[in-house]
Amino acid sequence: MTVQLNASAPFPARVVLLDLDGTLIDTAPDLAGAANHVLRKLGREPAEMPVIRGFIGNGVRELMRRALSIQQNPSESELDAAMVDFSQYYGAHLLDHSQIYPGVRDTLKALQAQGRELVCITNKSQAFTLPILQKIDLYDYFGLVLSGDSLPKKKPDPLPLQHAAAHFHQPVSDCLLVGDSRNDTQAARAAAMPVACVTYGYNGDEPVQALHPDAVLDNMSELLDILA
Ligand SMILES: O=C(O)COP(=O)(O)O
Ligand SMILES: [Mg+2]
Repeated sequence: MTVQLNASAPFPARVVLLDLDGTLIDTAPDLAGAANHVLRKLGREPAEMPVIRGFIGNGVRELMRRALSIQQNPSESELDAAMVDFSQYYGAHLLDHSQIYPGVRDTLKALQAQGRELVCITNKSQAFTLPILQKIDLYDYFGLVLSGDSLPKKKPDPLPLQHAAAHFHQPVSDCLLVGDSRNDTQAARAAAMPVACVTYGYNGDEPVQALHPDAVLDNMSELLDILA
């Protein structure tokens, strides 16, 4: 259990922003299930789980585009058609095999008890984000949920982070983003918001240490050790 700090802790973090896929919930198995459903329907070979996991982070449309591109780059109309099938299947199988990561629920509970505001900030579409958070019983912890299509721009743009800080009338320096990938650290740096990365999520083959976050967490519960 290591917590490596690149910046001065503890963080005030009146508002804690948490990424969803790869940070709160291991959603890769069901995202892969939906992408492979589409590939099979098109008569193609399904992709291996680690391959699909590497496609997560820029929204479900980019995931499907990358999965189709294994064989051939799809046209936008081919991708539109694939997304109809993807959305139908994924919407019916959101949590068949996805699991909340260890330490997440208890940590959210503790953060809430400390009076901090919690925001879920994801590039996932709202149509999937809200039912997932509700079904897994995490929705009520969040005072604000920002999905990939909630605002005109998504991560790595700083807009959702700035929006969340403004929503709770806090300076970005009194917020902390917890994420798992380059989109999270890039958005945080662009917003001048401190950022912690979990080591267990979806950052391709690159260790999150290479992203130079302000803290590195092996388990979400370690977050409690670095907050003022
Ligand atoms: O790519 C996605 O759909 C979502 O990814 P995120 O929750 O890690 O932002
Ligand atoms: Mg993520």
